[in-house]
Amino acid sequence: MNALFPPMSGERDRKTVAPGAVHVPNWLTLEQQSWLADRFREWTRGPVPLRAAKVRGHEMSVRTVCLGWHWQPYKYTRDATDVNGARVLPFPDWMTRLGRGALRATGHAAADSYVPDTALANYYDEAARLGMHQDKDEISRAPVVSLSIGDSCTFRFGNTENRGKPYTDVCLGSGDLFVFGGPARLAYHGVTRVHPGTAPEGCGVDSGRINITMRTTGLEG
Ligand SMILES: O=C(O)CCC(=O)C(=O)O
Ligand SMILES: [Fe+2]
Repeated sequence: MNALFPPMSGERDRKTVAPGAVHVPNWLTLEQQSWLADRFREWTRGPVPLRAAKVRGHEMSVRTVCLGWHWQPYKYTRDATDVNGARVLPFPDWMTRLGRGALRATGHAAADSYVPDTALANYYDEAARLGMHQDKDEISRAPVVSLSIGDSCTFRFGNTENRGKPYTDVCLGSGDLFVFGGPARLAYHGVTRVHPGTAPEGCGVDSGRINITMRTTGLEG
């Protein structure tokens, strides 16, 4: 790339990992990252605390706090009935705007009519992993928008058939955007490892990794 003509904002190197799945490195500025990290810490103060969801009796190593709708394995509820029964915080308007911007940046259609209504905010310490899974507890098949802050990780993005190959390993760094929709919406994906000590100065996270995914549940009420 010619150093005189770096990419202008909005056209930074974006990479299509699979049809419908796009990675945009450094989409968020450091200031935006640290602001989001502050919001994340606010959300963890309640009314529903950060918790490790239990899947078939086993606690996940990733800990999650939700907005809009509370995700528990296989369903969404308004109240965190598997934690303390409290209603989750509302889904903020600024996050809808952020989600629409993310769809525009990744060339997804109908960005301006995107209406995400839940966000899962995950925290990974250096030992946390997330097994290969599909995001399919939503009725809607609108795209999933994912934002990462803090330590980088190896994100494995696979196929829609099974947990195995073919898949692509992507390094998701602080500030990166990843969107999957359309033919990639039900692709299996997971986090195989977090890379300690890689969070950039000023991102608002000293150690570990925050990941925020927004989705449209398709639920009413
Ligand atoms: O942490 C990530 O990058 C992915 C999170 C994820 O797949 C999920 O929350 O369903
Ligand atoms: Fe997921």
